[in-house]
Amino acid sequence: MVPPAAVLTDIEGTTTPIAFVHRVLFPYARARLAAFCAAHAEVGGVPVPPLETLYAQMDRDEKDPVLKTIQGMIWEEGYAAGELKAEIYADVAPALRRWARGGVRLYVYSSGSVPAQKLLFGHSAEGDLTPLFQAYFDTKAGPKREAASYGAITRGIGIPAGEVLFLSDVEAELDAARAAGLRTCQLVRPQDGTLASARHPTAVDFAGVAQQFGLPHV
Ligand SMILES: CSCCC(=O)C(=O)COP(=O)(O)O
Ligand SMILES: [Mg+2]
Repeated sequence: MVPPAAVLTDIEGTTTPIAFVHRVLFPYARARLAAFCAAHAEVGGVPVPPLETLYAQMDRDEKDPVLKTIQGMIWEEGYAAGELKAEIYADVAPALRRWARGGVRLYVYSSGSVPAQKLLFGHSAEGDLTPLFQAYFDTKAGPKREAASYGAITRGIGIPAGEVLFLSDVEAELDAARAAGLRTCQLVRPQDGTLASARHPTAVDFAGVAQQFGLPHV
């Protein structure tokens, strides 16, 4: 099997425990949301929605771009103050380093804003992982469950879709990526209680991904 030239990875449930996002990051932002709204009338030129709207979006885990921008700005203060430290699964950094050394190009695609993605990978217990990635994509590329988003990303990075391996825990995202011609692998992390897809190859960690797809591994 020809190994993929590039890996595009999701964050929550793939590189990072779902519990860290839902029990640490989201509550951290929620607790500081009222103060943020009192201090900011707009973010990036867009008016900040009413507080109740933002709370309701958080309750529904809506991937709204303004909400994601606000969360990222609040987390930035948390990382800077040393109150937040990003949790990344132990198998992820060694695999990413090996893949990057082997010439595999690495990309991130998450609903979290690009600045929030860079903060997360920049503040891991394994150190700053951001130099490993060539580029980051958020919902500005489109929703993660739509094939067109993956087409936009592969055109943007200039690598044929069939040479890009997309990693995610969410079957609907993998379906969309495959519809756009990408190769797919589902991360079925026991800690996250992910249900295995019958439609996609699965792996319990990044070492398993490497073995299945011929990526550099020990
Ligand atoms: C950048 S870390 C926070 C992730 C986040 O806000 C989120 O909604 C999770 O999205 P993902 O696409 O990584 O599942
Ligand atoms: Mg995910």
